[in-house]
Amino acid sequence: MSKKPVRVAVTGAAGQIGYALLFRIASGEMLGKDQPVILQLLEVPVEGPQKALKGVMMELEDCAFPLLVGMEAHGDPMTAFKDVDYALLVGSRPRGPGMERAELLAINGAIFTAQGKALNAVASRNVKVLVVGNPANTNAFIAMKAAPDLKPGNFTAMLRLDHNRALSQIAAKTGKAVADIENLCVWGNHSPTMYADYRFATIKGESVKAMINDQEWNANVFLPTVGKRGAAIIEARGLSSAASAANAAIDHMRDWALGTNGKWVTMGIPSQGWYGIPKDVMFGFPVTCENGEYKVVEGLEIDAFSQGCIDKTLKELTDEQAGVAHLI
Ligand SMILES: NC(=O)C1=CN([C@@H]2O[C@H](COP(=O)(O)OP(=O)(O)OC[C@H]3O[C@@H](n4cnc5c(N)ncnc54)[C@H](O)[C@@H]3O)[C@@H](O)[C@H]2O)C=CC1
Ligand SMILES: O=C([O-])CC(=O)C(=O)O
Repeated sequence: MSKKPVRVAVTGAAGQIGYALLFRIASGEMLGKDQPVILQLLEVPVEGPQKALKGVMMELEDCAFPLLVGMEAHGDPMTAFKDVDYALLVGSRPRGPGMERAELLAINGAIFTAQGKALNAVASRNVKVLVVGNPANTNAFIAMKAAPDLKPGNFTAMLRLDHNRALSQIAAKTGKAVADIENLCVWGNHSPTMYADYRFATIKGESVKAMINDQEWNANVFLPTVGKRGAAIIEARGLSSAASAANAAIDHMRDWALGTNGKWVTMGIPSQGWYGIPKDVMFGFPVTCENGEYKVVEGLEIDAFSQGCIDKTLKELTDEQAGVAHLI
């Protein structure tokens, strides 16, 4: 018997990430090749973006995806989020050359108050929310706080792009396959302060740290490369990363919904005090997923270098949080 369709909201659906994301959701790459989906697409209620959204929907139609059993265009989150099981909050301004992500807070923060309230009012009580729009952690924090009737743990921020970037850098450094790298994680904020941590990583059972054995490379090459990759892409493309961001969103939601088989991934989630991170701070942690739930990998040793990195990214996040206190 075929599965009951699930409702998936995507905001910013006519934007560049939206264009790289929707076709993959509709083809079953996010929720499985046996899971029918209804897309509930939100764009600003302005003629240009709404017209562009119609064009994207025409293309989705033209793909004749068997799993795409419904599709709606919206200009209001109160209708877009009605009964949704999954919400991918992408819609917001991207940064341009020379901007820091934190500069987006003033522009984008308010979007997430309104969308958190709408999710609170009309979404499924089990909705799984992924915030992609930057600054993703703090926007997810704002949305979570605006939705007091939903479980805080169902609001997440995207750190998966940083995680995937770190995997590729390690594969290149060691000359090994991405697929063989286990137990990597990224702590903290989706920003240059994030701390990609390969101390526990293994490749076919061998320690990656021992294989690389180069703390100078870790501190001065690896971490800045991963942390500043977004800016490097903006510099090269003139536009912020889109296909890789959409790919990371698919990975994040797929793993949350369908499980990781014990494999570690990184998710930005509201802390429950793990590793000394204050409650509710939306922080990147190593997790495994099973039965639609994530579970933090606990008990990892934090050495002095790692603690310094974690403290720095935490400080940035608590400063950002303080900066949006008026929106909470
Ligand atoms: N967390 C992450 O790893 C990453 C996050 N991003 C962020 O994702 C966001 C979107 O990036 P792009 O798709 O490249 O931008 P874009 O400008 O191409 O598209 C954004 C779309 O969102 C729409 N939008 C704006 N406000 C909205 C609202 N209140 N409701 C619904 N739609 C709204 C715009 O009309 C536009 O069509 C940016 O904030 C960007 O910085 C980008 C890459 C990675
Ligand atoms: O850097 C940006 O503004 C876009 C982004 O979040 C990324 O590529 O990591």
